[in-house]
Amino acid sequence: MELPISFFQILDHWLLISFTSIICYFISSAIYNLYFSPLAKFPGPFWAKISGLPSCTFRFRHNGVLFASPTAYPSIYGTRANVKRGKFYEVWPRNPQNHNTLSTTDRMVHARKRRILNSVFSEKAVRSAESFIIKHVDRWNQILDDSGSNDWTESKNMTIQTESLVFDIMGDLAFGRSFEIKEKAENQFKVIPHTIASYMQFMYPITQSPMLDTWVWLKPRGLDTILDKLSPKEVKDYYAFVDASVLERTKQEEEALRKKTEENDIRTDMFHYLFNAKNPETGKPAYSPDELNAEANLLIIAGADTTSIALCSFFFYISRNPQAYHKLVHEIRQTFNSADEIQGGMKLWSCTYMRACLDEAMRMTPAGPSELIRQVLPGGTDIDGHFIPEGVMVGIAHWAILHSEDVFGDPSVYRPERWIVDDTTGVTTEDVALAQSAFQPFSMGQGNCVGQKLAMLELLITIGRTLYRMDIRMAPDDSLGTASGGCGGAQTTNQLIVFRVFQGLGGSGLLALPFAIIPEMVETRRYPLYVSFTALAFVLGFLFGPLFGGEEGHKVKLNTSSLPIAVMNLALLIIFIPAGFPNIKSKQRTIQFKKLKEIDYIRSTLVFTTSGLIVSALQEAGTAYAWSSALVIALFILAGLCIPIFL
Ligand code: HEM
Repeated sequence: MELPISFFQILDHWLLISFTSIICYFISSAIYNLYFSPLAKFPGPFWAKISGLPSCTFRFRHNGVLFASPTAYPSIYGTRANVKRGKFYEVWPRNPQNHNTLSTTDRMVHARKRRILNSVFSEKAVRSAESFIIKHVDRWNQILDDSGSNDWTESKNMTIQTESLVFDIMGDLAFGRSFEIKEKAENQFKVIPHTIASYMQFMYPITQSPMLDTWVWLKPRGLDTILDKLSPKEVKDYYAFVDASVLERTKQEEEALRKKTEENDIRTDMFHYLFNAKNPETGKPAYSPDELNAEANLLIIAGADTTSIALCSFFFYISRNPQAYHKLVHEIRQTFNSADEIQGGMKLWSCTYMRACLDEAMRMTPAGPSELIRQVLPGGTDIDGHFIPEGVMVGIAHWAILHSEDVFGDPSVYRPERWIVDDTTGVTTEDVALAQSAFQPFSMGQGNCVGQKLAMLELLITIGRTLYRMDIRMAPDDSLGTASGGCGGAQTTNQLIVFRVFQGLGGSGLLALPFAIIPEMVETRRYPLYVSFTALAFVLGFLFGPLFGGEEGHKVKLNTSSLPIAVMNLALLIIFIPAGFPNIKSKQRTIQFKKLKEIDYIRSTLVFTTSGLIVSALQEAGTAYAWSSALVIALFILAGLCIPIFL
């Protein structure tokens, strides 16, 4: 008698079909992406081509191409480009009510919102913002120069200094209240710039992963609520601060309208212009309370991090290039008679070398180094002679183009002179035109930076006033050690890479050396004891090193403090090295070649590969890439596949 098919047989059957279908799907889509996709002709790494994993070459995912030529700019970002913003932009808003001009992907809706925002950033508004900027820069200068004498102050961490200045300015302009982060006193907002940066770091890999569409779909369906609940306390405090400030400023503006207060007696910050913006079609207020909140928030996100990166990178490069530094200081101190005279106007714009130094810093370390992704619309588009069909993601690889040898010749060198036509330096009009065509820090077309005039004003006033009032220099304790010092003092990316290689060699040598030395130093019977002590030293080092290093990194430069420890170690070694070193005789060192045959090479390779994959996944997850990112998941899957083969 035939037995009825059991539940488990059916389950087996379906599992087999599902599993085979999934495998077939992945293999066929990989073959399609590799050989039949319209993008098949573009070069790019194998995994990027078939899977959508990110990389920096041209075909950076299965449906995306990046360009690194100046001529591609207008076709991608120009006013007439047949593209719209990609899904990338929809990931960022906190909730559906918090959509702003930047996160709007629909072209028509964006154009409408953008017209309003243009009116908010009028000449008059930018002029009004100047007094707020000056107030904060002057106070910042007082805080920086805290030595109380003509001596050099202690070293300052300019990343923290510049971001605190810019956040305070933006808070004052966008919400009517400065965060007061730059002040020495503790306050709960000091962590906000880092929290925003960590949020970006967490979200960015998601925007690059194949789960982007699902993420955007889930956002209004509960994901936003979950993320809101999971937000750290600092983020919640920040939102509460923003909401309260917007509410208070709204009340002040409503009161001023009711009382018909004169414009001279009103606080004319950016919020004032946002609040009073009118919809050109209806003549009514342009923003609802939610939209007002979202747009004010956008100014912080778009205006703070970007400007502080530009400022910080300026101080970094100028302090490492004495020639450029002296030329710049000479220009500033010759053009103005006092620091107070430094404000927006012809005199400030006439400082061509200052502008060149800033542009060069923004080129070397762009605030937005990655692509600003656009999605090709129906009908496709032509970029650099390539037809790109509808739906494909395109963008400029900004860091790559700003470091292109074809355009800049010596892209890793900080050379402000490249931006100024001059017979003595040999820089021609064509050189400058070519460099400028590749340098679009504020992007171009309809979606370019609406705050660029404000940003330039803020940057030039800060640089001008600061360098008029004080001298700056690279922290003197910045380049101790050999390879580490080389890294600290590297003037170009290539130098940095070379010194990093030596640093890495030194580091790995340090790990291997004790185990190689022990057999030389002690008798065989004492190996276990000495190996255990050495291993214990490593364990303690790995455990406490990051704790002390992390704490110390807030206060002092790491490589300063490592020198005394190195000197102490050397002294201990000289004193305690045993007299009979090395302990073993040379005849004992012969290699037994027959032993080599006993090694299981395949399994050894698999062990290295699997542990390499797992370690890479654990290192990248939660830092450069999210746990849920395609890269991390793929590394775990590959490691998982290696284990059965090993067994
Ligand atoms: C050095 C400083 C700055 C740089 C390099 C910069 C760069 C940019 C870039 C490249 C974009 C286009 C983004 C995209 O298409 O995804 C952008 C957009 C934007 N920026 Fe800036 N920005 C800076 C400062 C500012 C400041 C100070 C503000 C305002 C106070 C601001 C407000 C905005 C806004 C509102 C947008 C969105 C425009 C739109 O969607 O139409 N930015 N910025």
